[in-house]
Amino acid sequence: MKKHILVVPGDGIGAEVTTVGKQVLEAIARKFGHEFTYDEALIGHVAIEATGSPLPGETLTKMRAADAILFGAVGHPKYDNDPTAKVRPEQGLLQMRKELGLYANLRPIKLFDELLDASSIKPEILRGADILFFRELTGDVYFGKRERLDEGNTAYDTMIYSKYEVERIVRKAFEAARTRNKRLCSVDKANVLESSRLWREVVQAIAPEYADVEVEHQFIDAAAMLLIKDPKRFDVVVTGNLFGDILTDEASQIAGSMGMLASASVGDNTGVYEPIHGSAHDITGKGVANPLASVLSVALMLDISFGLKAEAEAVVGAVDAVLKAGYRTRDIAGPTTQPEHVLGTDAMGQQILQLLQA
Ligand SMILES: NC(=O)C1=CN([C@@H]2O[C@H](COP(=O)(O)OP(=O)(O)OC[C@H]3O[C@@H](n4cnc5c(N)ncnc54)[C@H](O)[C@@H]3O)[C@@H](O)[C@H]2O)C=CC1
Ligand SMILES: CC(C)CC(=O)C(=O)O
Ligand SMILES: [Mg+2]
Repeated sequence: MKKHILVVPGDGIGAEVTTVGKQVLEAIARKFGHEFTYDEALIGHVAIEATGSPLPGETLTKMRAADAILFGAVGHPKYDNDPTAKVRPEQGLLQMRKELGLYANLRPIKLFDELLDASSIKPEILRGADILFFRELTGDVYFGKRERLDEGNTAYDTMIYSKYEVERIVRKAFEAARTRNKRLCSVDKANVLESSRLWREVVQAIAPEYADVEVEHQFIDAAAMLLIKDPKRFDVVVTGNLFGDILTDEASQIAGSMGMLASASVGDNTGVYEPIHGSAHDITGKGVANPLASVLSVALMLDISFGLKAEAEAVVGAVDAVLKAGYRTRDIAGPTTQPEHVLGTDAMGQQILQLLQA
């Protein structure tokens, strides 16, 4: 199969982890006889430095021409610590999602059994946890009107959803629930927010079309608690942009680390495959970032954008085998990990590549 892949490393550890992700794509192409071509483009802080824009026109053009995009992360402390900055790396990410129509962000939360000791949650609560989040990605408070008033002393952001935006993500979640355990949990704050009341109304209106799927509604505050108390009660979860952003960072503790969670951002056209984590300034350049979220994002790309199931399984199998062999990056090392098995980013990548080359 011939495919053209755009690699967009972005900022911080984005470059470190997408380097490994691209090596995995190259190994899969060799192993299975595919012809993958690659290009690279700028986004975020590095793009602002080079062009003045967090999403240069050239990057967008290359994104539209690609069959799939491997994305790293954006963000830089310079902007995090300057609330008055007018141009910000994160604007590039949000604009990319809007421009490419990436309204559905799929975030699988799957615990590899070998990582039971990497989490501070009790193993009996964690074992068998397997959740698929559908986070809406092009609406909500991230895209609503925001403004400063009162000479800068008052500020507001608008949480806004239209019916069609809720319908399309909710339908995707119902379809996925049908292929899994036929359970869907919709998360909102309908006891307070009007946009959440619309959300719940839409879920209730669509539910009869999927009578084989059991639907429950949870408020965001209770859902955040239940996720840690009893993660196995969830199967497919659908929620808005802000609630999904926060709940899935929380859910990373079910999988062991932010460095383990991959995602697929899909919509009408191309797909963007990205770890859920950010640019992680605290560990940038130290060579310790966990590349497995990027590697597992490659597996999602192979499966969802290219329909290459066996290739995707080979990647997930390699991750599983490396963990079974006891290798860990620092963030997922547990009390039983042997010190010589704690690897840096590149060394962990090499372990995966060796298995894919075998
Ligand atoms: N998709 C994106 O590009 C995102 C960008 N950001 C941006 O990233 C910057 C840093 O934000 P934070 O709140 O610190 O979130 P973060 O996700 O970058 O890091 C949170 C914590 O998780 C750890 N971590 C993250 N990825 C890891 C990995 N692969 N291996 C090992 N440890 C890992 C970090 O070291 C840090 O302690 C900010 O500028 C923020 O705006 C934040 C989230 C997502
Ligand atoms: C800039 C943010 C919206 C990025 C983020 O936290 C995410 O997509 O998970
Ligand atoms: Mg986030």
